[in-house]
Amino acid sequence: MPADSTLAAPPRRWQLLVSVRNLDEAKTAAALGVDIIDFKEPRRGPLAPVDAAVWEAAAQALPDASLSAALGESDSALRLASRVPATFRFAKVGPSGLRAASDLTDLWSELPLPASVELVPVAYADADTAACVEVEQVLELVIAAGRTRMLIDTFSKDGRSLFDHLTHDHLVRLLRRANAAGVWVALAGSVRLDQVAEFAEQPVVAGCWGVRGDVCVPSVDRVPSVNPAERRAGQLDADRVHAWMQTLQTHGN
Ligand SMILES: O=C[C@H](O)COP(=O)(O)O
Repeated sequence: MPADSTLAAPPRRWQLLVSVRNLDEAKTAAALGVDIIDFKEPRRGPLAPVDAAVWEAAAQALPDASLSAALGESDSALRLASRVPATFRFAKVGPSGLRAASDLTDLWSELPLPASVELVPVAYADADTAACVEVEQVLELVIAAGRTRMLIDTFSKDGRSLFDHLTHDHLVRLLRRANAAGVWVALAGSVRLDQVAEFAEQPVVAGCWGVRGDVCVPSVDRVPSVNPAERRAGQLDADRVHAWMQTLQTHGN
């Protein structure tokens, strides 16, 4: 249970979560003022964890940053949760393979996270592919459990984005329900900056946007790709992060 529910109060602007693979990328994100720096290894899956040694190094090097750890799905999350440094603010866990609501809520309550680290349950917009509970139901379970945060992502990183799985109307309904219940929702899933700007016209507030692919450049062929799902295994690009921050400042008020 979150110790401080005031943390979930609606922010004045949309926050930005950037997923990073290593300490160098984390330092770049911190220097740019990214709100939440999330460690994950995009080459191993949608929410795959980095080595615990990277968490430790980040906790030492970036004591003032809001740090987050992707724990993967149920198996890896149960194995790794106790190793998340107590100074991390968040840990994300995926629901894949869990079709029963009780299996998902059991997972959340069984994770041996340090008491100071807030769990951010993940819902997959492509729940069928992930063989798991649908987004609406995850939100209702979050509310019923008295939790105050969740992240909506995509399980498949195949070129399709969040918006290929959920319409604007669908997302607006979800966010209204979340806002009314005091739940902070982060939206992610191969999202591009132009899609964020377009969604910003909707009369609803998301707590945060989460991104990896669209703030990266390919590390091998150096040929720019418009597909964030292909770029997510590349390197973090400071100019792309800066562009996201500027857009969120413009649209998030
Ligand atoms: O938590 C958010 C994810 O890291 C987003 O990653 P993505 O933009 O590559 O789908």
